[in-house]
Amino acid sequence: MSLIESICKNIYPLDTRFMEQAQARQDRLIKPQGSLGKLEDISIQLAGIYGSKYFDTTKKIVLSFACDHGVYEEGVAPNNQNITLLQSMNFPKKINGVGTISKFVGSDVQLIDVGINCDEPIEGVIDCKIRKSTSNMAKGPAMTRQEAIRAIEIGIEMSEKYIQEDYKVIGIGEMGIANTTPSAAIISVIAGCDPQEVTGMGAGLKKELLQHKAQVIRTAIEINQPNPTDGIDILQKVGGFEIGSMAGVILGCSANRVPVVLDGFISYAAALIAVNINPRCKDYMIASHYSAEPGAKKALELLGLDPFLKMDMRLGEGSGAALAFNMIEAANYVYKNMLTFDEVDMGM
Ligand SMILES: Cc1cc2ncn([C@H]3O[C@H](COP(=O)(O)O)[C@@H](O)[C@H]3O)c2cc1C
Ligand SMILES: O=C(O)c1cccnc1
Repeated sequence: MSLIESICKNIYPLDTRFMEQAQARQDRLIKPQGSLGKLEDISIQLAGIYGSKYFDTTKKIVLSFACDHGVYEEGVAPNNQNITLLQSMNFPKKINGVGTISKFVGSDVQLIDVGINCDEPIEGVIDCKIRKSTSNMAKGPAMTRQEAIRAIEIGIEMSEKYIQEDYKVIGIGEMGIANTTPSAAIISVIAGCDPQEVTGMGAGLKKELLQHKAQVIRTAIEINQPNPTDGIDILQKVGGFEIGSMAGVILGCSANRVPVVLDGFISYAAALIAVNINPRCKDYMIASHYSAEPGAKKALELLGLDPFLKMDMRLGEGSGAALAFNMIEAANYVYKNMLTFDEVDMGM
């Protein structure tokens, strides 16, 4: 049995007994029932994921995956491709967006190279390079099926490595110039909509070039004909290595009953691939923020997720996931420490 198959066999529904217990506790806390809104929902989801009434959410990490994209040569991204490498070197120093937010919230960040255009390993970055850059999806498949499977396996392996190190909450992130293009392609294929509907400016593409970006995605889909019901096929034909690995982390976390926190647009595409492979993993996802990319709406609708932060962020790297760690910890802290009507005489 393959790693993906065996992981999928271990993804079970949430534990409703503990969710009921958490709900009952929430209903006894000294507040009007339901008044803590999504803070309540998160605590109940966590109880179902961990399968216990109380849990610890302090040890957290963002796993980010970096690689380059062959489709860059079509002029779909406004920045130089070597920003993937240069910004990857900044991750271990925690001087970038996800790094500073992680410092603020007290989380770790680990970058994993799954296909950066460079020959030397990068200090502080785990080397799992599949190959330097995907192929240009506008001319043929972005990768082979074997590479797509490997990308997902790397994500599963990384999630399990950090879960063994006792991390209790895992966020996903990425770094890869041009990766909003394969992300939009994946969303378009799964939604069955025209790429135009889900194509945005990414890291600052000029408005005049949006039509071109959508046309490149349209061509890639026409040439490759990805099967909308086969997540691995979609990933292979119009995806990216980092997107596959992020999907792998989602599957790995789900099988190990650990919450996985989504980030922005690219993570939604990864989530759609993961759900396509095993729909049960949706229960283990926590959507952090609502990406400012226009395709975010469609992707979130498909996922049936409603992020609790709306910050107009469109950075990626795992920055929104890191920011949301604070909210998840707050949800847990309040759930655990607030007193109940049995403990305080409120005359009610
Ligand atoms: C300096 C810099 C830092 C970044 N950090 C994340 N991204 C984000 O932008 C890229 C996707 O946008 P597009 O598809 O338009 O290239 C990804 O690397 C994503 O992580 C960055 C982009 C830049 C330029
Ligand atoms: O939503 C995101 O995470 C995003 C959007 C644009 C570019 N990079 C990331």
